[in-house]
Formats: sequence, C-alpha cells, structure tokens
Amino acid sequence: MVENRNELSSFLCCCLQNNFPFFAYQLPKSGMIQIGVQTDLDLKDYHSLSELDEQNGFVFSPFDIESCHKSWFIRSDINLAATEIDSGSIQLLRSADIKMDEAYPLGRIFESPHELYFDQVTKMINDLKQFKLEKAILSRIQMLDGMGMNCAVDSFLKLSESYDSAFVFLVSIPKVGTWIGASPETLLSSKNNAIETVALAGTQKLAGRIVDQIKWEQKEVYEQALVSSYVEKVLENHNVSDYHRTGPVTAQAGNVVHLKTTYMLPNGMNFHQLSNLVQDLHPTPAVCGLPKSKAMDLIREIERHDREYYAGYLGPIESNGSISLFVNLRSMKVLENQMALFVGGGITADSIPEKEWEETCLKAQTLLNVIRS
Ligand SMILES: C=C(O[C@@H]1C=C(C(=O)O)C=C[C@H]1O)C(=O)O
Repeated sequence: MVENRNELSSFLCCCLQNNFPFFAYQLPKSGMIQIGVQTDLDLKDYHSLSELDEQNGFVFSPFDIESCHKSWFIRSDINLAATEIDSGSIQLLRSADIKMDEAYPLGRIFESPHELYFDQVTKMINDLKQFKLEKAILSRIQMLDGMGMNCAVDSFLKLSESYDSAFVFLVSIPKVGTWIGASPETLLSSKNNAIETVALAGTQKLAGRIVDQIKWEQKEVYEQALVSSYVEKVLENHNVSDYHRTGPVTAQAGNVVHLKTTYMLPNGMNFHQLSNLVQDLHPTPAVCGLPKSKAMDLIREIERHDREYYAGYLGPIESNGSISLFVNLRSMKVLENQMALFVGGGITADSIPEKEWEETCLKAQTLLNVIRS
C-alpha cells in the first residue's frame, strides 16, 4: 500500500468529481501507480494509433471499432507518480477548473441473468456448428448495486494492492465513461527495447493448486492454440518472423488460471509499425473469435448488451515510442450508483452451457473478492 494513500485517494476523487479526463494505472510487476490528467475537455479521437506518434498520454479504444464508440486519447497535461501526490497536488487541479454542466449519458446496460446466458450459449454453439466457425466469445454483464462513483477510487486502489501481475486501471472520460479493471492480458507492449504480445485463453479455477502442476483439457488447449495461430499469422503478415515464443504455460490471474504463450518480438520496430500491428491484432480471438468477422457478426447478433469498451484495449503511450496496451478485461463500467461488471468466455462447438456460466462467475469473482473486501 502506498504511504500517501489518503492524499492519492483525495486526488483521484477530485479528478472524478470535477470531470477531468484522467487515467491512473499500475503496470504488471511495477508496484507503482502513474496518473495523468488532461486539464481541458478537448479530447482527441483517433482512427489509427499512428496518429498519436510522439504524444504522451493514454489510449482507450472500444471492442468494435465500427460501433458508435470512438477511440480516445487522453493527454497527460499533469503527469504524476502516485508517490509524488501530496496535499498541494489538488491545488494543481483547482487551477484548471473544468466543471461540466451537462449530465453524463449512461447508455443502456443490459444484465444477462443465468437463463438468458444459458440460451445464448446454446444458440452460439448451434451457430458455430452450422456456419462452421471455430470460436466466438460470449459475454455478459453483472450489475453491482449500491457500488457506484463513490466506490470507484477505493475499488481501484484495492485492485492495485491485490493484483501485482495485472494491469490495474481507472480511466475516466466525461460523457464516455469511467472504467476500472485488472487485466491479465497484454495486447502489445514495447518498453526498454522489449516488444511483447501474448496469446491468452482457456480458464480454470485455481482452487489452491500449484500453478505449474495444473493439467489442461483438449478443449482449452485448442481454444488457446487458435489465439496463438492468429497472433502468428498477424506477425507473419507484418513480416515479423524472428520472434521468440514461450509457452503455452499456465498463468495465474487471481482465483483463475489461463494458458498463455508469450511472443518477444525483435527490437527496433518503430511506432508506426507497432500501430499497424495493434490495428490487426485487435480484437484477437481471445475476445472476439475465429474467423474474426463472422465471430463479430455472431456476437452482434446474440449479445443483447453493448460491450462498449469491454474487450477493447487501453493503456499508456509515451513520446519516446513506448506503448503498454492491454485488453480491457476483468473490468467494470462505473455508473452513478452501480457498477456494470463485464465477463465473457470462449465458446466452441464442444462448450457446455452450464460450465460457461460458471467460468464467467469465476472471472467475476476476481474483481468481486477484492472490491467487496
Ligand atoms: C473474455 C474474457 O477473458 C478472455 C477469455 C478467456 C477464455 O475464454 O478462457 C480467457 C482469458 C481471456 O482471454 C473475460 O475475462 O471476460
């Protein structure tokens, strides 16, 4: 826990209450929270990451880039490490007062109860068989009543204290939304000359077992292999061949484990090349499916809610070309007096609806165990 937790908490609450576009995040294994605040409401939306070359800030992109949701860039006009925050830091915010007079549009949040999810999985399995698709990801929303804006900062801080190996974030854009999460999945990261992407899929309950001794069934191995071969195809299309692959190994994410293959890419890719790679990687078959466009159509047809930024990507980018982008998973959209928790899982022709429901409950617990503690 950071020593100045109270000051940090007041600072983040002040950002929220005063409608600043801002972000706070903790990179995996960094143990350090970084904060960036944009001091006006002139937000930039982008189509391709390459438009953001040499900028410092944070990107927030939706699952479906053809939807009404835009990809946003938050500038970090104020850039602070959490440890630097003291009572004087709030003065910095006060000097840039940007109170908005319009209310937030909250959008349509549609919870999928057990019965509906069960029916949707069954339909998805039938469609996968009928149209010969390999995999599609079905998601649902669980509403958390009585936990809203006033719990946002505390929930973020608790997640940052509990999940050292996740990308823990709190991001807020007026009129777009406030999101919190602890993602286990890197989309693409390039820092200190190490460029990395992963293929993550397959889920089991950890249940007190030793991570390295966990065995996987054929269905999960197949699901994860689909993601790996997709990543490899994208790399090949971008003429990246001399990468180093590790795995698949079992990786822990709170109370669940996944299968994960890590790809270390050759040094020296510039921002433009990385942007193009992101464009093609997203959304991976870990959150959309295969073949991509048919899986996307199936998701649009079967899911009744709008994923918005769930299963999109987000993270900091720096003017020196560093990027740390993660998939927006194990995350919640914060509403006035509720939170909408998004969870999903990969469906194949062999899926069993009840097991798929249980998997989403397990994933939801990753967040619930911590924020309700
Ligand atoms: C879709 C989610 O997770 C993704 C799907 C997984 C799966 O199908 O087993 C595992 C990890 C993630 O890539 C989620 O957490 O909502």
